[in-house]
Amino acid sequence: MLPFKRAKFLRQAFGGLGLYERGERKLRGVMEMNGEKGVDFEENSGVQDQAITPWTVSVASGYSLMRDPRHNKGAAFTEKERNAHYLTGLLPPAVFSQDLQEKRLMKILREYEVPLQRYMAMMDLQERNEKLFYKLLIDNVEELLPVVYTPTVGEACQKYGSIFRRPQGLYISLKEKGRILEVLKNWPEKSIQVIVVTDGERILGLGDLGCQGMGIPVGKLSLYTALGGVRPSACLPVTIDVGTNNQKLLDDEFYIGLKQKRATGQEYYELLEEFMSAVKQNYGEKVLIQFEDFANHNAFELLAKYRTSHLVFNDDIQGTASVVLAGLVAALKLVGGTLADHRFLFLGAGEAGTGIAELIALEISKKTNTPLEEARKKIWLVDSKGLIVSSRRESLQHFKKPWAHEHEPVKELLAAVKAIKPTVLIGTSSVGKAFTKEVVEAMASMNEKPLILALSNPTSQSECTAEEAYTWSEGRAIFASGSPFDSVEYNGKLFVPGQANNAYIFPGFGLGLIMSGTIRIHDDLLLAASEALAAQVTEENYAKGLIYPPFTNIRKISAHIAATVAAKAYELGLASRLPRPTDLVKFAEGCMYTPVYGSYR
Ligand SMILES: NC(=O)C1=CN([C@@H]2O[C@H](COP(=O)(O)OP(=O)(O)OC[C@H]3O[C@@H](n4cnc5c(N)ncnc54)[C@H](OP(=O)(O)O)[C@@H]3O)[C@@H](O)[C@H]2O)C=CC1
Ligand SMILES: CC(=O)C(=O)O
Ligand SMILES: [Mg+2]
Repeated sequence: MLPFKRAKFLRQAFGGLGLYERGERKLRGVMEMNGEKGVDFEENSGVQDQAITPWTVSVASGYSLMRDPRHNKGAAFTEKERNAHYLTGLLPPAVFSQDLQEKRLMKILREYEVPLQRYMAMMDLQERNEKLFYKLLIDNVEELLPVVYTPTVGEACQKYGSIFRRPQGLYISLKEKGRILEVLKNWPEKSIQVIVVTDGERILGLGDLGCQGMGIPVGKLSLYTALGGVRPSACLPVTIDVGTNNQKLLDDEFYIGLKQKRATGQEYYELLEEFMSAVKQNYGEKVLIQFEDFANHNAFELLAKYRTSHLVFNDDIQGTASVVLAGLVAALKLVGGTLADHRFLFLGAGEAGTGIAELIALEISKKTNTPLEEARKKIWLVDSKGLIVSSRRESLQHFKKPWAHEHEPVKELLAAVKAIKPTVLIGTSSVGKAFTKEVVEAMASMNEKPLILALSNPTSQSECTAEEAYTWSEGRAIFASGSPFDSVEYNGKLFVPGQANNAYIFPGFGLGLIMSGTIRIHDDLLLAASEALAAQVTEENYAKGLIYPPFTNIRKISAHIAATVAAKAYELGLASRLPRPTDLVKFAEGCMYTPVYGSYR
């Protein structure tokens, strides 16, 4: 790398432009500097929050340029670029367009029969040629989402120690206590806008995977970029390693994390506190911290503790709630009535279950002008000990207490379905196959169109499959699941299941927060995101029984979610980026990163 200063040029190019203007103008392309040749180290687009510091800009050429994933174009370097940047001879003679590179890679990916091989090929690509990775992901989102995200990312985390190649993300372990700020400074990017952090204790529905949970922040952040248009260099995946209670991992010689039981209590909270303070100190007030896949005994407490001091968001509690509420609101078109006319039963009363329940209750309460406590009475939850009822109140975890309604104890889900007579059944239990034939049949016997959401991930943990839901309900169920299922043919009719996954929400939600400079998250922002997502379901989608729009349109959907969330943030006085752009959808679209190669002169 040859560092050199470009202060004069950059001042000419950017001088005097406010941040807001810069977002709208969408800077991209090549920079030519007084006859010097150099690669544009400014990523093309994405929301930028901080001023560019010209004297840190450096230029790579030749071999190191090809080894730099952010700027490598591989076979797409033109003859001129190869000559100008000392690449001649380092590449085979053929010059490929980005489209041809994409075609070639998709062909190779499709030849792999094992999903994990596709995952590894995608991770290799991300490490080799970032723009091509995002182009593949954006152009083939329905096909590749299950590869870089659920279900395959679950298997990848389980086997992370064995498939581990180049490390991704930042690892902060108990060993770094007292010097987390120093560790953050080791990360090469300085202008971070989103951090997804896990401690690996509840990875999807697969339990404690310790340090190997890193696959989740990495995967979620690739969706922030591909689906929400947040530039890759602004994304920081973090895994906090406080040990693991997974004996299999502790006994595994290839385990990549600390080989000790999980730290708890004060030791745990002190490390998290140091991390949260260091993040704020290093990246400022407006960096978005997304908690992901923490176990519920920490998740609720961390959210409550930091929601007033940091821009924090728990995806499993809040993002999931927002996506499910959107699906329910959309489903009303198919099943009729208002939300308040329905009765909801959950299997699973943890982060996802109680998070969704609370947002549904809030929406009902707002729409019907009834107290929240009244609205909650329409919602029932079953945990591993049975229906949550008032006689269990004393022994319940705090997040379950609001759901302890008057009812006699009920042990089993089937009995609960028969007793509560729900119109909507939601699975957030991580227990695969928990929606048995009897349960689905009971739902179908009570409802013309039973609404069944099997949200647990990955596919192995789904409460039922799409095929089971449609067959056992004789084709009457409206079904969506956390991990994707193929379409099902039943009685000569094709049923297309939807995917109820927080991936619909967090990328657009995050973009909305970043582009408006929102400083704190309010529940109304989650409701706004739900509303925006529900509004994106078209008549054509409804005709297929879908309650979510297809992921193919996700960037457009994310721009709408971002705009609606930002509008609400401005309305609530939570947005700090002024003046407010007039057309927020256009502004959101203009802020989005696109993986187009720049031309290097
Ligand atoms: N589709 C999506 O977008 C999302 C899906 N999820 C999925 O939801 C699942 C749950 O996540 P989360 O809520 O965070 O996990 P939690 O651990 O917080 O909650 C799990 C809940 O399931 C209950 N449960 C466990 N076993 C049984 C059983 N045999 N019968 C009845 N209830 C049982 C637990 O009961 P108890 O409290 O008694 O232990 C607990 O209430 C995961 O699989 C996750 O992947 C999560 C977030 C988003
Ligand atoms: C989707 C997700 O966040 C989960 O399953 O945990
Ligand atoms: Mg999660």
